[in-house]
Amino acid sequence: MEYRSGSGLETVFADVELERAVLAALARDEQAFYSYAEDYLVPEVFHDPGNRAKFLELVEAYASGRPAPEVEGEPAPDLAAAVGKLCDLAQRRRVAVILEKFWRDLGSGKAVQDALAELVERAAEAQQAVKALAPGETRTAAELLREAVAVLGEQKRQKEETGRETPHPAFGKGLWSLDDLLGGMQPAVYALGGQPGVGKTFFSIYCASRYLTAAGDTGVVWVDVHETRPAWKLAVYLSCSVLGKCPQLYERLLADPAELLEGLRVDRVLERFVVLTAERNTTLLSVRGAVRRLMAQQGVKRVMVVVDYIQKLASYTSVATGQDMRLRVASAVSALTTLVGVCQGPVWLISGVAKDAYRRGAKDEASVADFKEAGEVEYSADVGLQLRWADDPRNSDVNSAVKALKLHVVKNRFGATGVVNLYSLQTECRYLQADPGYVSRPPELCVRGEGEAEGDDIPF
Ligand SMILES: Nc1ncnc2c1ncn2[C@@H]1O[C@H](COP(=O)(O)OP(=O)(O)OP(=O)(O)O)[C@@H](O)[C@H]1O
Repeated sequence: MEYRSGSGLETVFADVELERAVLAALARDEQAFYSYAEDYLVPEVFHDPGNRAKFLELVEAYASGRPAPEVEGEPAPDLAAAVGKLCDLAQRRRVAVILEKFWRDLGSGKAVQDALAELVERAAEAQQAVKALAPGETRTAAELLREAVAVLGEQKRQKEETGRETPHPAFGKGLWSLDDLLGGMQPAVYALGGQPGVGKTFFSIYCASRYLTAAGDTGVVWVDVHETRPAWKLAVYLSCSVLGKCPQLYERLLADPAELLEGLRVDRVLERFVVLTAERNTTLLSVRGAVRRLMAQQGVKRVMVVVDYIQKLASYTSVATGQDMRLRVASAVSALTTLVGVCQGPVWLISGVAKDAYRRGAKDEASVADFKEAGEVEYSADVGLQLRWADDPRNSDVNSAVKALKLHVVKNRFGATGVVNLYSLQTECRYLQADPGYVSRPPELCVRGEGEAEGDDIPF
């Protein structure tokens, strides 16, 4: 992105003479040109337009085998140091321009939150740009190994300090096999598929509530694409999941909704969960912006992004990908994949499955190929999960609060695949791996048998 500056603050961070001296050195020594220009000198490093044009002339001349153009002046005696200094100045200019814009936004009366959110967004872009301007962007395996040891050492320290089995927020004691198989909810792309009504949304809400309660530095951005469900229902489900209450009691007006406010007192959990209601013009940038705002406003360090659900979001995406749904899903998934680096947490994509997958019935194996329109889901996801109904009499019992499911881990870049038994306990809005036995729905929600209903005619 090109930034324009009003006051010229960025010119403080320029050294036109040094630029000239570097150009003079490059014009006299073709070898030096290839050592520096090819790897890390980009036109942006030269602030002066004349110098920038001269640099481009040099590039063209050397590329076409013509003699280098004349550059007047003394060549820089220590070319490596001079190139390093120019790269450093270019980085400073980039940052100065962003701060200048922030100043102007504050002065022009723009809302502080908006100005701050934009600053955070631009600063992150600048971080990328600054990296690209850094000399020596390629890194050796030795450097990478040192980085790996530092990152893993920090994770080990966290693990020992918290006494937990994984440095990432865990699915928890009730879902221990998922932690064993997946190593907690790590920064990665997860795809969760299943037939309509099997509980994809509720299971995701439960995992999001685990993510929020497992650590204090976590947040959730829920990208909601449901056109009929009001966003506040998600807050009801989340609150019920945190408190272990039955959401249907509140939805059916059979319990006092004010009780749900108790959820607000649980460690600010509900403050760290934001809902982005997707509209036709919602793009990846909107999602990224929501992640960065949540990080800036609530001071959270890692964010789980949930997309409910990917095929619908893809149907909203730009017409540039045409009408082909597979292409749209592919482009939405690959864009969302890049979010992992920004949110430092799981990107959790709820996905429909091909009809054939659930026509096959409970006893059949689930497969990674079951995701609907899913070439890209299959390849891009680090973890593929399929939620299927189990063969259990409680599933057809309308008064049972327990539904038996099987969660098939059909793809796993972090370890083995397998099947985990899962019991949805609707009285507590929770999911468990251990069978809770028979639990009846609350009496107010039970479906009455024939003859039990009284007073069919309601007098008005
Ligand atoms: N753990 C739970 N606690 C309470 N209710 C639950 C739970 N799991 C499922 N339900 C109930 O089952 C219904 C279907 O679940 P959910 O909406 O999560 O399914 P889904 O797979 O996301 O469906 P769709 O694909 O149609 O969106 C919910 O409306 C809710 O009433």
